[in-house]
Amino acid sequence: MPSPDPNASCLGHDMNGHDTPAADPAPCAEAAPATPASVAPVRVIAVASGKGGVGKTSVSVNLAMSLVMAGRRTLLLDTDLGLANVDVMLGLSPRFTLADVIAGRCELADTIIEGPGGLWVVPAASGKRHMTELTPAQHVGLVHAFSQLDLPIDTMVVDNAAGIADGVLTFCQAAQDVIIVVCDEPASVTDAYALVKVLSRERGVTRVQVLANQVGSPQEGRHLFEKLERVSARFLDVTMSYLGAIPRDEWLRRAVQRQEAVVEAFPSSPSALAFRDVARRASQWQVPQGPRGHVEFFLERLVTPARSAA
Ligand SMILES: Nc1ncnc2c1ncn2[C@@H]1O[C@H](COP(=O)(O)OP(=O)(O)OP(=O)(O)O)[C@@H](O)[C@H]1O
Repeated sequence: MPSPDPNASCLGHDMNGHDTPAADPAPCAEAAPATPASVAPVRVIAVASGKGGVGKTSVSVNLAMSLVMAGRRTLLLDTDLGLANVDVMLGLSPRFTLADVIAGRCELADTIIEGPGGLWVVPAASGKRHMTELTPAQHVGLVHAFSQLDLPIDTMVVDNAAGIADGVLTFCQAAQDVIIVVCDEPASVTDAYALVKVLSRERGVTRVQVLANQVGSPQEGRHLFEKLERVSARFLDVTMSYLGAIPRDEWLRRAVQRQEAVVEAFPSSPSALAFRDVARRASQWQVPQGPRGHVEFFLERLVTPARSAA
């Protein structure tokens, strides 16, 4: 059973019941002024896992919401084109989805809905089998469609489908950073390794961040990372960094049932604190400086500064 008063930190108390200064809004809203999107490149973070059910969508939703709470103008893109669930997790009712864009029924901009706290969401389509069978060209087309979006965002979080299908690889390749979510199950570690292997060997991805989810202790998270890192260092040309761990948390399950992000519903729960820490670290990653020579989200915005400097 979760301990009582998970919202305490927003109300001036921390998880242990200690008073926190009322004037200090952290950790509910960290101050991080965003730069104008017209000149700043968009940071794109892809979240993937290999194995399904490890908590990828929970991570995407809560990372995106934490970034919004920290002042980032954030778009959450659901690319799980067969079993979408970002909208369900946030209690949203989309009128259009990516399926309508692909079918030519609407523009990409028409699918964008405003979620909690001003988070923008592009929903996918659930239960549409043909959506999982897009051609590689259609995946690349989707990536490029985002370059045309006139939306003042500085960060985009991409929730991927499970597995190592072409779409997952393309969306990860097109992002500047890839977060691999793992949990303490042999199949999760094996499938995460398989995903990193194809990303590295077939798509030229050279670095990934590893986030351990549903851990029983911080040591468990670190241990999981080391397992994955050891075998990757031997066989792959990829730099793996440890992003941290999200504890197994009953409050997160409750938030899922309420169709809310745990960082909003229960901001001082253990998982919410961990998500905000991950978002704080992700905000400090180096901003990409220019195109890297292959398909990527927001290529236009990335090349704009170079053009105007010429
Ligand atoms: N840290 C956590 N603590 C407790 N429960 C969690 C945690 N992370 C995820 N879960 C639970 O695990 C289940 C699966 O999570 P989620 O849907 O985010 O996984 P997924 O990897 O996106 O799954 P899929 O591959 O099916 O899309 C959810 O019911 C969620 O409540």
